Amino acid sequence: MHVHVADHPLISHKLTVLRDERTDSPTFRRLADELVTLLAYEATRDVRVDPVTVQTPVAEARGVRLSTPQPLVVPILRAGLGMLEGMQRLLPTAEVGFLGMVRNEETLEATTYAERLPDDLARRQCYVLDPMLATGGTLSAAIEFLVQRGADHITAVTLLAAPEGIARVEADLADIGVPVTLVTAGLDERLNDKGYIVPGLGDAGDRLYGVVG
Ligand SMILES: O=P(O)(O)OC[C@H]1O[C@H](OP(=O)(O)OP(=O)(O)O)[C@H](O)[C@@H]1O
Ligand SMILES: O=c1cc[nH]c(=O)[nH]1
Ligand SMILES: [Mg+2]
Repeated sequence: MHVHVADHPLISHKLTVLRDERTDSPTFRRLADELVTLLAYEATRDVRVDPVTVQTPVAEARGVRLSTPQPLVVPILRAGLGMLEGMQRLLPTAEVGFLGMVRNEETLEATTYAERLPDDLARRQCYVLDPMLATGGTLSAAIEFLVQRGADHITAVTLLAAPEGIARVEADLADIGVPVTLVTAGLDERLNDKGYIVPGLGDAGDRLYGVVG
């Protein structure tokens, strides 16, 4: 997996405010949205385009346009939903599919509780959105699912990642056979004994949408 850690003072600034436990939910949602738009610029560096020619008022100009089929953006519910609008701002014509996944906080195993994706993802570039890559169980399972459906190019966009999670995804996907890139705003130190990213930002879903039982 190719890992790109964003290195930009605006991203670092916004990430620092996001981490702060005093940051309230509306501000957290706005910052997550802004961060994703900044990350989307890097994440779409490999987006597929076709050559086209347009007529300007002066002459013909050669350019490009997004290839068909359009990329598929896949937010992983719940927390990934907080990244969707930020991504759509740069990729407004992308289709959107949904994966609902939750991590058991005792076993740290991820399960899928909802799926709304095209049946056939052949030749599709997929952008997976999830703010947190912790143990990596969720992201691994999501990518395996998309590749089984035919996706041939995967970019995961996260706000934070832990080294243990990156290592797990790399091991799980060693034979996946499609290019996988991770673009993240921050690479943190480690996981704690509850599987939370340290220093992290806490529970991203709860900070975006509130605590559910
Ligand atoms: O790398 P992992 O160890 O699998 O953990 C990361 C996952 O945990 C969080 O989701 P959570 O299960 O809390 O669901 P939520 O988005 O509904 O809050 C987060 O948004 C990731 O999906
Ligand atoms: O630190 C973490 C780990 C998993 N999920 C979160 O929301 N935060
Ligand atoms: Mg959560």
